[in-house]
Amino acid sequence: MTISEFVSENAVPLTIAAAGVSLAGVYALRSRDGMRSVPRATDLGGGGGKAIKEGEVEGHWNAYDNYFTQGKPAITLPYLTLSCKQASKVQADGAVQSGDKTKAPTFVNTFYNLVTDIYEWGWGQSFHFSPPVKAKSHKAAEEMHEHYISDCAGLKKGMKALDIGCGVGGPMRVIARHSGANVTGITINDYQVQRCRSHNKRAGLDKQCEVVQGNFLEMPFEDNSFDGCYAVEATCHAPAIKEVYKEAYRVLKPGGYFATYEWVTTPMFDKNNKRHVEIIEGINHGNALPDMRTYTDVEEAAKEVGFKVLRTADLALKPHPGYTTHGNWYDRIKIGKAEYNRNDVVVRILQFLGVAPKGTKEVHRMLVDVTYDLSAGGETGIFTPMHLVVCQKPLK
Ligand SMILES: C=C(CC[C@@H](C)[C@H]1CC[C@H]2C3=CC[C@H]4[C@H](C)[C@@H](O)CC[C@]4(C)[C@H]3CC[C@]12C)C(C)C
Ligand SMILES: C[S@@+](CC[C@H](N)C(=O)[O-])C[C@H]1O[C@@H](n2cnc3c(N)ncnc32)[C@H](O)[C@@H]1O
Repeated sequence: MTISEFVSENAVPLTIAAAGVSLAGVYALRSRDGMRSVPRATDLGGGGGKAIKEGEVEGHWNAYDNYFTQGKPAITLPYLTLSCKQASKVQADGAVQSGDKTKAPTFVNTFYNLVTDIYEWGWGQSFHFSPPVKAKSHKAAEEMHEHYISDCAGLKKGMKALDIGCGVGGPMRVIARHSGANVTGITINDYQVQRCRSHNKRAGLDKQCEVVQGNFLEMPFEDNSFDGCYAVEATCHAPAIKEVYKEAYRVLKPGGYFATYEWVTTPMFDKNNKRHVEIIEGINHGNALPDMRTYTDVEEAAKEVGFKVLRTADLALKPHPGYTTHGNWYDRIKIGKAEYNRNDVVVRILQFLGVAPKGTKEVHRMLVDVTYDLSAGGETGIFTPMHLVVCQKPLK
């Protein structure tokens, strides 16, 4: 029998085998830096050991959780006064003043050490919400939302753009392709820098996109060095919004635009309504927010640092000022409930088998729980993750 006869007689099994091999190849695909394109369920918890050493995930989880639960004796790493790099060398023996907002960037950094892989595994490379668009996939609607902020920041080919709180670079890469601008991202989290660089290289965008590890409250950039700045659901982590807006103003060139999607309470929020307060506190706890500000707080802060506020809009509301949206930003997490509960079983089994480090199931449970607070915040109309503020730095 010739090869061609064998192939033609076994076309179906050979095709299945080829598909299996290629799938396995893709699944196992690691780039030269050893990073997977998508974390596997067996990699979850502390960045697969790259962000937090396996034996210390539980200590970091306790320290994070105790930041919010007042009054409990916090048996935690004293890392809130140390950088996370230093903290990985100390044992869990310190006590931490919970709610100490001056330590926010550190506890936020720990939050992302704990959740970044789970976010990528179960959501994708863009760590934000988007308004759904009729007959468009989540990804397509997400990219329209990212294109929109790029256009609000006036980004064009050849410009230098800053992505404030860039995560693993989901928006950065979409905006670089859409605008043609050269994008620099900054994130407090070292593990996200590694993930972002790996994604940029894999996407062939490592010449157009770069990322630095740093604190957006004291950015390592010269005054007047960017043509445009944007922030996608990131400045909400700042203990004081004015501090990060002051930095955005400083590094932006005169005449440049700063556009940001903010997490805020809306005019529907009533601080005397116990249920409203409960929902917002749950959102803060499950998303590492030192506090939740109002939509007027962010607009006033922008003016106070010197920006001219050109326009603001809650993009969760209809009509959307840029394109026709359909449904609500929280539909995706409502539809995902069954999937997240299945994921929770997987994570519990992996932790029971010792494959996922102790503490991973608690982190994942926190994320399952916070979807209820986020959905409630959206359904009651008291919270929006996409309050758009578009500002300009005056020419002088
Ligand atoms: C802007 C912020 C993050 C916004 C969203 C990207 C994330 C908020 C809640 C996250 C998630 C909740 C449930 C998780 C699920 C249990 C798990 O199995 C898979 C990942 C989740 C879907 C996860 C994904 C990201 C969020 C939607 C904040 C932090 C300022
Ligand atoms: C919800 S993620 C959004 C990431 C990205 N904008 C996106 O949409 O995918 C928030 C980001 O803000 C970053 N961040 C939070 N506090 C920070 C700080 N003080 N300095 C720099 N980055 C910070 C986090 O590390 C994270 O990357």
